[in-house]
Amino acid sequence: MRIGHGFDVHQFTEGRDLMIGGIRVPYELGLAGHSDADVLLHAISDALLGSIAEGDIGKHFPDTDEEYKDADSKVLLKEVAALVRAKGYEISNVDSVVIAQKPKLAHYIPEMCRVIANVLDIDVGQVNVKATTTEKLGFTGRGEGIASEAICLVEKADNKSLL
Ligand SMILES: Nc1ccn([C@@H]2O[C@H](COP(=O)(O)O)[C@@H](O)[C@H]2O)c(=O)n1
Ligand SMILES: C[C@@]1(CO)OP(=O)(O)OP(=O)(O)OC[C@H]1O
Repeated sequence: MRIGHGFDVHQFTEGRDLMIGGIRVPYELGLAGHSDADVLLHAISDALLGSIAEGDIGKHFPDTDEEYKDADSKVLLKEVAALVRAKGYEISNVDSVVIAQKPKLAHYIPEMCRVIANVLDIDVGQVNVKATTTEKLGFTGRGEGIASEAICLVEKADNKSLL
C-alpha cells in the first residue's frame, strides 16, 4: 500500500468558468491557469502521481505545451489513473479538501464525488471531498484564489484479494 499527497492553488480571474471537481460551479469569477484550472482535480492528480513516485502534473502535462491549453482536467486525471494502473496499482480511496472563502460549495460536493469516481473508475464511496473557508484569513480568505489538498491510498492490484 502506498500513500500520495497533492496540493494546488489557482488565482481568481474574470471571464472564465469556475471548474472544481470536474463540474462548473456558478460564480462571478473563474480560476486562472493554462488548463481549465480545476484546482481540486489537480490536487487529486498530484496525490495519485505522488503515490507511485511519478512526480507531478507539471511533469506529465507541461504548462508550456499548447496541447494542454484550456485542457479539461478530467482528461488529465483519467490519464493519471491509467498510469497508476499501468504501474500495477488500484486506487483504494481519495480524500480531499477545497479551501475557498467563496463560493459556498457544499451543494455541489455530491456531484463532484460522482464525477471524480467516474473519471477514476472507482466507487463513489471511495471518494471524499470537503470544503472549508479560512475564516477570512490569508489569500483564500481575502477571496484572491482557491487552494486544494488531496490524499490517496493505492494498493498493488494483486494484493487486493488479501485485504
Ligand atoms: N467554500 C466553502 C467553504 C465551506 N463550506 C462548508 O461550510 C462549512 C463550514 O466552513 P468553515 O470554514 O467555517 O469550517 C464547511 O464544513 C463546509 O461544509 C462550503 O460549503 N463551501
Ligand atoms: C495542469 C497544467 C497543464 O496545463 O496547467 P495549469 O492549469 O496552469 O495548472 P497547474 O496546477 O499549474 O499544473 C500544471 C500544468 O502543467
